[in-house]
Amino acid sequence: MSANFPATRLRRTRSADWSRRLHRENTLSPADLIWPLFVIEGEGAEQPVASLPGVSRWSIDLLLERVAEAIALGIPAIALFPNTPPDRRSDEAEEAWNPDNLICRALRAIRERFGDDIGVVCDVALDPYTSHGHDGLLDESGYVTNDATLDALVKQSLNQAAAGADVIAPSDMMDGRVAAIRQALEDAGHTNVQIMSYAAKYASAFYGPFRDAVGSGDRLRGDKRTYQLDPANSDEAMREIAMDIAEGADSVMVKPGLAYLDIIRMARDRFDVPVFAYQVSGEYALVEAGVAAGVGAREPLVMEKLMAFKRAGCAGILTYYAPFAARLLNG
Ligand SMILES: NCc1[nH]cc(CCC(=O)O)c1CC(=O)O
Ligand SMILES: [Mg+2]
Repeated sequence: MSANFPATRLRRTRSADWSRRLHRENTLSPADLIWPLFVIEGEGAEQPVASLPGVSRWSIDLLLERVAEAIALGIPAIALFPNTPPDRRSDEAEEAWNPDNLICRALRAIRERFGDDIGVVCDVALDPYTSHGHDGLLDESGYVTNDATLDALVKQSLNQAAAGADVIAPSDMMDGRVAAIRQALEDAGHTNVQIMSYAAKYASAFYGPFRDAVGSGDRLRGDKRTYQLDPANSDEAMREIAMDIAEGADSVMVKPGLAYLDIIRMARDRFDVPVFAYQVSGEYALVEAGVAAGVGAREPLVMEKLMAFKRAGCAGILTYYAPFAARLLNG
């Protein structure tokens, strides 16, 4: 028995709801959430993603309704991902810098209707545009080349910034891309376009449903282990984050989320930079599978996980549960 007992009873402050609220160390609000949304060609089109129950791809006109919903719920930002038509995918990913690609048209439509009432985060990586499903360009041996890919990522970033992206989010894990993109944005006068770097992005088994959603899964040759982090490593993740901060990242991301809470906490303890987590598609799908299997109710399962990200030190969370959670938080 502790020498302080019974003077110290930790259950005392837990004994009533008012007191639990008063002593709560972390809070969750709609302003902590970023909602990832998938865009498709067409009009009036909603395509459910089979491996992500409850998540759909939307044509731009219906995407605008989701954006209106996000604004009404107090969600500050969305993240856009395209499902590029197959005939627009190529080995060199040229569609990524086409000023009329799906993402650019979506950006202009959002800007036109909503001004800056919402932040738009745009992923930078080539996988929605390559015929081979990799985030970068391949050399003759099939290796994802770093430096040639940087040029492509810069073109993609400038294209999105010109169409109205607020935040460029490089998710490709090439070395040196934050510096290259920052320099190009400055040179082009996009001084207030932020970079949210997927700094610690792991070669994870939890991305499967996302690859279905953007249509890169069936195309993917091999895996992404020559550029994404080894799940066994944490010191290396700190080097990645330090490098991206030095190169000009405004904020950094850890991805996936729940299995990497230690990485979030390490990053918060070491660096004075906003850290975001991506609760990825596989994490979402596993909760849905659990709910369907009777493991528990969706609401407490989801809210406990989201709070865990705040407790670990996150400034915010990218999650497919953003509208669900915001609705609950708004009461
Ligand atoms: N660069 C692509 C990208 N951007 C976000 C995700 C995953 C998001 C999710 O699983 O929800 C991926 C997948 C990948 O790297 O293969
Ligand atoms: Mg890096």
